[in-house]
Formats: sequence, C-alpha cells, structure tokens
Amino acid sequence: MKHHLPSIEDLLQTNFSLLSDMDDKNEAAYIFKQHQSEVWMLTRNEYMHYKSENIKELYWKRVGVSNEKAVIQDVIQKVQTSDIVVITFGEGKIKGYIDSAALLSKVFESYQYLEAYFQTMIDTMDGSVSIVDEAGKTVVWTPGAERIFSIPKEEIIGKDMDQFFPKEMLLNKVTVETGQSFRNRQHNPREDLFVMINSRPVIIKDRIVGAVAAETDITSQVLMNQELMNASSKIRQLQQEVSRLQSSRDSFQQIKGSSQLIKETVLLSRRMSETNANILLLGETGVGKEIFAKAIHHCQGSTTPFVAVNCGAISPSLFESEFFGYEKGAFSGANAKGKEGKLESANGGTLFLDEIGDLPLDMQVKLLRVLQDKTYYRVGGTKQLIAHCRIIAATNKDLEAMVEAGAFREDLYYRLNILSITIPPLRERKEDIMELLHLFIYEFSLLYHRTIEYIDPQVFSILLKYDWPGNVRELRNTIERLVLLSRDGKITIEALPQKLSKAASSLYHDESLKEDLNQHEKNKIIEAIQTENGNKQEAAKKLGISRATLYNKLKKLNINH
Ligand SMILES: Nc1ncnc2c1ncn2[C@@H]1O[C@H](COP(=O)(O)OP(=O)(O)OP(=O)(O)O)[C@@H](O)[C@H]1O
Repeated sequence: MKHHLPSIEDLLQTNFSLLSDMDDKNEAAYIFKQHQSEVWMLTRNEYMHYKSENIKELYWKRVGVSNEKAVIQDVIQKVQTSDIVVITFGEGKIKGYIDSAALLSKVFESYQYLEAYFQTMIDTMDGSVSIVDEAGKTVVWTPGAERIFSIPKEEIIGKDMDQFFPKEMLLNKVTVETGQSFRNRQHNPREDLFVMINSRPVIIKDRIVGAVAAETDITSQVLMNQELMNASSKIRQLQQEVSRLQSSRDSFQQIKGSSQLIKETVLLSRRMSETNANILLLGETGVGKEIFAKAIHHCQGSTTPFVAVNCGAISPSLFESEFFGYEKGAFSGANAKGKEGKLESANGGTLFLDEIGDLPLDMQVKLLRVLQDKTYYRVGGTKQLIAHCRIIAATNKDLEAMVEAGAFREDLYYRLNILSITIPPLRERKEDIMELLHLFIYEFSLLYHRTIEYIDPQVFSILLKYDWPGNVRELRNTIERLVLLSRDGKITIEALPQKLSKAASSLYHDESLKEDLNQHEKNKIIEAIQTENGNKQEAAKKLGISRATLYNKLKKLNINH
C-alpha cells in the first residue's frame, strides 16, 4: 500500500556496528555507542579518521531513539533534531536505524501515490465532489462538479462558496462550522437541476480542517417521476371517464391494483357474485372488504338496494328492532307507525353485515334462523316476512378462534363460511401501492383543488417500503394528508406523518430509492409495450416520451422486448 506512510520495517537499515564489536575490517556505515537508553553515533569515516589521527577524544553525536513498536510519526518528529534515528527492540537492544534522507524520499513517494490516486479518483467520478477548507474557501472542485454546476474550477478554487450558491445550499459550510454531517439532502439549485447532497467534516487530531460535499445529479429521476406523474394523471383521468361509462357493466373496476394476489381475489369474487349465495369477506382492517361487497352487489348491474349495517356500532338492545323492524306500539319510545328493519330495506338487494364478529350471541341465533328459513317477524308483529336479499358479512376478526372461545356460534360460522373470500393485506401486494397512490393523489387533488406537480422521490420510496398496518385506508388517509399539506404543487418529505418517516429512516438509502424508481419505470414501460402488442412507436406515444428515449430506457433498464 504505497499511498500510506511507510512503516518502521520498510525504512529500517541494519548497516551498523556497535563500538564494542568494531574492528578495521568492519564495513558498517555507522558506529553506535550505547549507554542505558541513550545512543551516540559516528560515521565509519569519522571513526577511521579520528583513529588514524590518533585523536583521543572521539566526537560522538547523540541520536534519536525509537522503539520498533513506535509509530512512524514518532520517528518523523525525531529526525527533525538528528539525522538518524536508532530503532531498538526488547530491552533496548539496537535493531537498526532510519536515516532522514531515506525517510523523506519514502514519504514523498507515498505522497505521490496518494496524489495520483486522489486525482484519478476525482477525475473518474461522475458526481460532484467539493471540499472547503476551515476558512470556507473552495480547495477541491471536481470535473463532476464543473459539469453539474457549470462553474469552471479556475473560477471557484480559492474562493468562498457563498459567492456562487445561495446560503441554504451550502451544507459543507455548515459542516465545517458545526461538524454536523448530512445525508441524502435534496436541493434544487437551479430550476432545471435536482441534486442529492451528502457532506462530512474532515477531521485531523480532533480539529475540523475542512468539509467534503458529494452531490449526485438526480434530475433525470425527478423529471422521469414528473413525466410519470403527468402520464399517470392523464391515464387516471381517462380511466375515470372510461370507468364511468363502464360502471354499469363492470363494478369491479373500482377495485384497483394489478398484483397477482388482488387479481385472483377479484376473479374469485366475480365468480361468487354470479351465484347469488351469501358470502363471507375476511381480511384485516382497511383492506377493502366494503368496496368488494359493493362490487359483488353491483356486479349484475343491480339497481336494487345495498344496505350496510355495522354490527359493532348498534347497541345490543336495539339490534333486533333495527334488524327486523317493528310494528306500531311494539315498545315505548318506538315510532307510532312502526318501522321497517334493515332486512326489509335490503329487499331484493344486498344486506352488508360489517363487523359480523361483534354481533351479540342472541342475535346470532336469530340471524341463523333467517339464513336457514329465509323468514322472520317484525318485533311485535305476527305476519311472517320473507327475506329476499343476499347477505354479505365481513369481519377482520378470527371467527374460527371466536368459535373455539365460545364467542361466536359454530353453526352460524359454518353457514356463513360456505363461500368466503380473504382479501390480502397491502404488505403482501406492495406492487399495488404505486397504483393506489396515484389514484388517491388524483382523487384528492380534484377534491381539494390542488394540482400536484412534484413528489419528492424519497416520499415515494418511503411509501413503497412502509408495511401499512392500516392497509388501503391508511394509505388513502396518508395521501389525503400529503395533498392537503402540499405547497406550490409539491409533496415533500416533511409532510409525512411521523411514524412513516421514523419507519423509513432505518430503511432509506440512495440505492433503494433508485431501485424503486427503476422498477416502477420498468413496469410502466413493459405494460405500455404489452398493451400496444409490442409496437414501440405506439408504446412511446402512450408513455408520452420519444421513441429514442424509449429505446434508451429499454437499454438502461435491461428490458428485452
Ligand atoms: N383495491 C382498492 N382500490 C381502491 N380503493 C380501495 C381498494 N381497497 C380499499 N380501498 C379504499 O380504502 C378504504 C378502506 O376500504 P374498506 O372500507 O372497503 O375497507 P374494510 O376492509 O371494509 O375496512 P374495515 O375492516 O375497517 O371495515 C376505502 O376508502 C376504499 O375505497
């Protein structure tokens, strides 16, 4: 590793002799005389000269001493006062010496290697790297920086950066002043330029001597995102129009998502909806049970009533009268004319029993009777009524466990569970997040009259990675918040609810963002090519980009089409 300072071993020379071993034939370059921890030195020539002249007093020079375990910096310090430094080992025995000329030449060689590596490294990098010294003056400005910021090196080197950039962009100045590091901060230094900045202090012996800032140009990702946003919003608009026209034909259009899991769930629901039988919908909170229930109900172009009852929200004492209705004078406080129940209101259509797990046990018996006989009586009534409706029940509870615990009737469970559909949670179909996200942005931007033109790529990345315990409802509510908190058409990371940004801080890093965006871009392109039966000209048109751009992207994203 030639670019590092040489080690003591690299520099050690052994061409020496101790005075006690010295004779005239000895060719050693230096002669050492040692007393305890101190060492004196003569060159061989001096020694021979003094001897031949018969000079009694030899003119020994005292030299520096370092142990073989010392660091090279120690030797460098000692050669400042003596030309050579003796290296000892064990109990102070002399192992060899280091002379200043050899040391200087080796250190200079390391410096040359380091300089060559450093220069080649900054010339090779695409991104921008800049360094300021402790006075805030620019000392390094790479070709990447020249290209990204269009400022030639000659213009900026030696100058204060705030002559060239607005103060809020100068993270390296903050870093050099405070020692604070930054990671993945996004900036928009020019209207047509987006960069991601990292910065760190340069520290020598606990002193900040400068700061390095590395900037990556993410303009193309951001623009691509905006292009996609615009394209998706146009597509969404068209889809809404089409689905309005088609809504009488296909009620499942409302259920968005193109993951295999959601497609299979829709397919199963479609098949079940054709049977007219009762259906049980299972799934975590917010997965879309009600939206599925409505789609099943409307599947046959039904204009019949869809009546929803939240079993968890009706007080147990009112349940029976709410459910079956009552005759006039059935109980005190009742409507004098009597009232039809939910079963009757749903006549000919669908009764949606949400949160069926919360149905009181006595009502479970009565519901079972309706399911079996299709007949019931109003409270206080004697006329038998026929239940002419499909029942769709839904719950996010584990009914089987409730049966085992005696909280839900086994016979009712089996009756309801004949046709059941489990709607998968969003974390198992993350491919759907992007589509739902665009749908909700579009919906809320219309509702609140806010045009969204830009979404911070970090926001996308965080939304795609989060596990969504509250499923689609939580995603929808989050998007509503983001649209409401958007400023100048921009959704930024600060608008995210705290729990999302917290969950993301451990996940987020540059590469994952790129991967997510690339994957999304890839999916959109493949989808467009498939829809256009492989016709690239048409696919490019559909994506709103030129044919040449499409070919570039196919190459860059490794798409074989
Ligand atoms: N696949 C989907 N496409 C579009 N919107 C969806 C989808 N799934 C759910 N939503 C929306 O998410 C929200 C929650 O859905 P829904 O009320 O149907 O969930 P749920 O499972 O019935 O919830 P809960 O268990 O709390 O009753 C609704 O606004 C719904 O329109």
